[in-house]
Amino acid sequence: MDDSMDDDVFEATEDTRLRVTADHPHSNTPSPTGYRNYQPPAEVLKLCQTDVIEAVEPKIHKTILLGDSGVGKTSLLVKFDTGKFQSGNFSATVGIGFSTKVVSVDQTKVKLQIWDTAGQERFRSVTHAYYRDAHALLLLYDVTNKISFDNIRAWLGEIREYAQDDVVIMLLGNKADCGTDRAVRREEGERLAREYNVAFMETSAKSGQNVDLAFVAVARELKYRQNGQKDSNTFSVQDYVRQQSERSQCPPCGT
Ligand SMILES: Nc1nc2c(ncn2[C@@H]2O[C@H](COP(=O)(O)OP(=O)(O)OP(=O)(O)O)[C@@H](O)[C@H]2O)c(=O)[nH]1
Repeated sequence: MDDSMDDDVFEATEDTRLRVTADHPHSNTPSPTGYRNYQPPAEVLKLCQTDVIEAVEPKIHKTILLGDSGVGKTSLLVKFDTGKFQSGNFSATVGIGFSTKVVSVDQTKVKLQIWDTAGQERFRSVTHAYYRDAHALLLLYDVTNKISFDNIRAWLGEIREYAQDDVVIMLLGNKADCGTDRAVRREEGERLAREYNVAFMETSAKSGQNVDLAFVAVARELKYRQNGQKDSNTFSVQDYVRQQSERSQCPPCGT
């Protein structure tokens, strides 16, 4: 896995400052300074309170990247996280790691905890354990690798077995930049997605095509679900993805 993710993988999930302020908001216990009724200056307290609000408020949405080894899961996440694409030697992910990103959706913050899994078969039993509490799954195949596309049905079978019924699923045909090496047509991806009633788009971690859109669309769907609008007609991730992809493909009218 890419080195740039190492810090995130071992990121502390609990803010110790938060624990201290929440347990003892105005306690009379001696402070480390030795003053019994010590109170931090008002501006410091204010800063801590802002910290508490920000740390508590956004719900964390667990999002997992899945798909065969080499389809570009790590590359997609690194591109989204850092804006960079590292070509060259492919080193397969070992185990699992995560990165946290906050996405703005209509002025609200949606916090995604994005897990990058190892695609290799030998790690499958490890990654299954993570499906259960996932809110969203980004399922990738490689448009230059027909086998990775054929395996999508098996992946969807595993998802049905191990994930929650209402998990948000997005199918991504990655490496869309590889024009001449393409082995899976866009229409095939669209057809499969329609069959399983999941959102679909083609992406490229190399060129950046649709990388932000994939995560933003998932964040949008999760936000609407969190607000209890799941069954209303206000938002459909499939329609949103279709509209946004069409907008990015069409040249401006009249040109
Ligand atoms: N041309 C092109 N190459 C890509 C793209 N995404 C990934 N690659 C390359 O494909 C190879 C595999 O990418 P990874 O991101 O490591 O694949 P992975 O799915 O994380 O693989 P595992 O960790 O084994 O599950 C690397 O050499 C990447 O540089 C893309 O969009 N376009």
